[in-house]
Amino acid sequence: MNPVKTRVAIVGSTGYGGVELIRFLHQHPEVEITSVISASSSGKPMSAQFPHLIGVMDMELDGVDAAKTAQKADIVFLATPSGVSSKLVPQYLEAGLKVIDLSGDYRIKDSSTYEEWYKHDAPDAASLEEAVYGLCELKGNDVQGKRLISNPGCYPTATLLGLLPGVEAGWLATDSIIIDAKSGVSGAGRGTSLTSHYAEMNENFKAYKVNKHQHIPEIEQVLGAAAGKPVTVTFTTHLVPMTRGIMSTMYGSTAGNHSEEEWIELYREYYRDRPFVRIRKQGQWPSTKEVAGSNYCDIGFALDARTGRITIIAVIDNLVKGAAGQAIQNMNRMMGWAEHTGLNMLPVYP
Ligand SMILES: NC(=O)C1=CN([C@@H]2O[C@H](COP(=O)(O)OP(=O)(O)OC[C@H]3O[C@@H](n4cnc5c(N)ncnc54)[C@H](OP(=O)(O)O)[C@@H]3O)[C@@H](O)[C@H]2O)C=CC1
Ligand SMILES: CC(=O)N[C@@H](CCC(=O)OP(=O)(O)O)C(=O)O
Repeated sequence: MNPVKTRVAIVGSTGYGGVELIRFLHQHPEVEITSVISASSSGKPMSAQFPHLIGVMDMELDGVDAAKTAQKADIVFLATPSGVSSKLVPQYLEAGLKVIDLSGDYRIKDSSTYEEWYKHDAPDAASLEEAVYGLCELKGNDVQGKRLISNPGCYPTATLLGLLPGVEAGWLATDSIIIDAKSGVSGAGRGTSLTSHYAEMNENFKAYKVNKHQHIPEIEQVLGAAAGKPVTVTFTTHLVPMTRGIMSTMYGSTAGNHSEEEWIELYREYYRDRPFVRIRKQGQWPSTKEVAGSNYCDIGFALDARTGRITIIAVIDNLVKGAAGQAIQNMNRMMGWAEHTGLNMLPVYP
């Protein structure tokens, strides 16, 4: 272990992504949290808003000031909304910090596509070009030594981990992929809205942003690069009355005549030596509780010989592998530390 710890700061530490970063970074052997930052509550102790942190994280919230943060920290995580991150990133880079951004701002490489789906201005061209898309298990993804990492979206993480090996191998036809994705309510953040209102959400199950979700271009961008040609997908998101978890159920026509055992072997090989992707045995499909609180993505399969289609089911915890956990995995890889450092938390079960 490094006797001198790397200093980290978190902007948006009062949100769900930020407070999940604190849960993991607090026990990470290589780092020390030196600043928790809030635009709306600076000067107040962190534990005033989060009683579960009393005695653990009583430090006062700092304001948003890149020059001051640079005196206290080496790396800054931005757990801020899209549109906010793109304003902050250039300031933190300019101040000399390494930046890991959890928002969608730097994921889409084409600015006009970003503006079409996110409905606000794209980030400045220089930082957009510098940003590396941090889906950790993507082949050839090298973030070591980089200054700016764009952490993937929660739905794209589960979906891409479920589709990439099949698409890259050419075993999955890319013209008819359907993704049916479900998320727990923490995916919408800590802010209150009618959508997350208890009476609207409890004992309810609803689709939203059908064909309009901002994660569609992110998924298509990565799949298109893997396939070597443009890929379009049908993507439907649903809100489930649970706190954490994403299940992405994907359907595609198969190309070639591979058995279910061969599909499982293809995925095992693709993710060999990757600590956080677990491929289920034949006939075993993962559930969200089996990864809750952990950085795992679990994937199961069902091949239907009758229809020639495969069903691929991937689950993650949206706040961990879908946000804070993957951001820390990216920090580990950026810094040249073992990628599982500080992330060996078991799922919370039951
Ligand atoms: N929740 C999830 O499962 C996932 C979230 N993400 C992304 O991570 C980011 C954070 O999400 P999440 O934690 O859920 O959202 P929350 O709404 O829970 O938190 C967002 C935080 O951003 C801070 N913030 C808002 N405006 C500003 C501003 N102008 N300057 C500085 N800080 C600001 C707020 O803190 P304060 O008012 O104290 O400054 C707030 O605590 C988002 O971009 C989201 O899309 C990505 C993957 C999964
Ligand atoms: C349940 C829920 O509302 N989820 C959010 C996920 C948002 C998110 O994580 O946003 P980015 O990944 O784009 O930053 C949504 O569907 O918009």
